[in-house]
Amino acid sequence: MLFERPGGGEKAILIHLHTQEMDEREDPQEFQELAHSAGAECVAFIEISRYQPSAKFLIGSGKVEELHAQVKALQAELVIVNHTLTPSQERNLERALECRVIDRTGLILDIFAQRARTHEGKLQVELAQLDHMSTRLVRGWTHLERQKGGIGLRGPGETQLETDRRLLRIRVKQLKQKLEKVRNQREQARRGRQRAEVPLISLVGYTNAGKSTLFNELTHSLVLAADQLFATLDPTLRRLELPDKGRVVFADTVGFIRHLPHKLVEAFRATLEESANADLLIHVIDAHEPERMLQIEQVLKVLQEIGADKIPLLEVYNKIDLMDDVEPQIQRDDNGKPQRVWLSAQNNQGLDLLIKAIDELLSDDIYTGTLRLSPSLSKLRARFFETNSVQKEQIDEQGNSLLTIRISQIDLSRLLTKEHLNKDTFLQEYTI
Ligand SMILES: Nc1nc2c(ncn2[C@@H]2O[C@H](COP(=O)(O)OP(=O)(O)OP(=O)(O)O)[C@@H](O)[C@H]2O)c(=O)[nH]1
Repeated sequence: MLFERPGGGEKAILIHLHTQEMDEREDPQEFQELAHSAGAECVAFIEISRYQPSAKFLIGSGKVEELHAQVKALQAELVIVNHTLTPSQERNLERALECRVIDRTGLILDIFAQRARTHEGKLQVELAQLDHMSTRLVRGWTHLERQKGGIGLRGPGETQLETDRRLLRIRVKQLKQKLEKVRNQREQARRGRQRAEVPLISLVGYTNAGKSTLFNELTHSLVLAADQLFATLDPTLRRLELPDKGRVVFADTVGFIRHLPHKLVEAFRATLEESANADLLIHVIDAHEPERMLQIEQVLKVLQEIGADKIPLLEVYNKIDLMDDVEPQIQRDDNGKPQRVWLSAQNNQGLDLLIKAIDELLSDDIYTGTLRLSPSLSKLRARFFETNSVQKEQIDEQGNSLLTIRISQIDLSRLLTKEHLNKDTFLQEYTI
């Protein structure tokens, strides 16, 4: 889909540095895609090799002079550096090059600012932008350029308050309060969903794997699916009826990316926490991508960090239309459980198989049984009632509650802590 370039395509020179010291963390190819995604018109891509980064400019002063000449010759408005710059490196470069300079964090924040769709996402981005800006306030260009807008200057943070640290602190406080409120509302909505026993299925995956495309196809919703990184920043929820399981909620989440600047991990985390509450994760993988193993690893690492690694997971190998001799199919594990579905979201091939696999996994996942809870476990008893999973209750002569429950395995494991399981005198389990 053609996407209107924000900012009218500022002329940008991209700098990627190779050094002996820094490991080759950032990928030059991905960097160009990110810059393109932000709306930059790349007039030069320069790779510089250096033994170690310079404290003053990151790159050597000789290179800075060459770069200055190029900025003039190409009439570049912006230089984007594919690394994290200290505030003083950024300032020194701006003075020497006589144009704006932003680093990788600034670039990614700009993309986030353009893509945030929900209220919460916008608040998160603004907070991260203000944080990034707070160390970079003393700048000649700030005031003037901000009125024009441009990469690194857009988004909710572009009011006049950047010149005043005191106002900045007040704004940060306000934003944190607003975020808290929005999070509470979301938490309530989540509880409501749990009470109504609607399973949540969360699509996760590396950026550009095709989550939004799959989400659109699955839900016929109008979620943006564009050939750009981060087409989604906020989890977006849609309802869908599955043939067997009935009503479920699908969540599309933000794409993961390698080496996300540290400051942004927090902003990301909140949007991803939704995934930690899912009953099933669909891990969308670009089957045609040579680096897919690295991408899978990265996604699994993030899932572990947000405590979502125990949730049942179904892999979707997407984009099989780009591969030879691969047919839509379900791959199963030794127990016959669906493990991986090969499909093409774009060509709508194999979606029926995915729906079948989801249906199977969700239906398989129900625990039915009777638990005996001693009176000291009244809190746990109340939680079962809250989640609407109690089918019958009897009280025995000792005052224990005999609860017949029907609940998903994942919710059951969430409710039962290690302590409950260890004290088997408090809890006995009878399978019906
Ligand atoms: N050939 C092919 N392209 C696909 C398929 N599914 C998605 N794409 C393309 O892949 C690109 C990325 O798709 P998105 O759905 O935006 O990916 P995403 O995972 O949501 O991306 P982020 O929002 O960055 O996380 C788009 O250009 C899609 O058209 C597919 O099955 N086959």
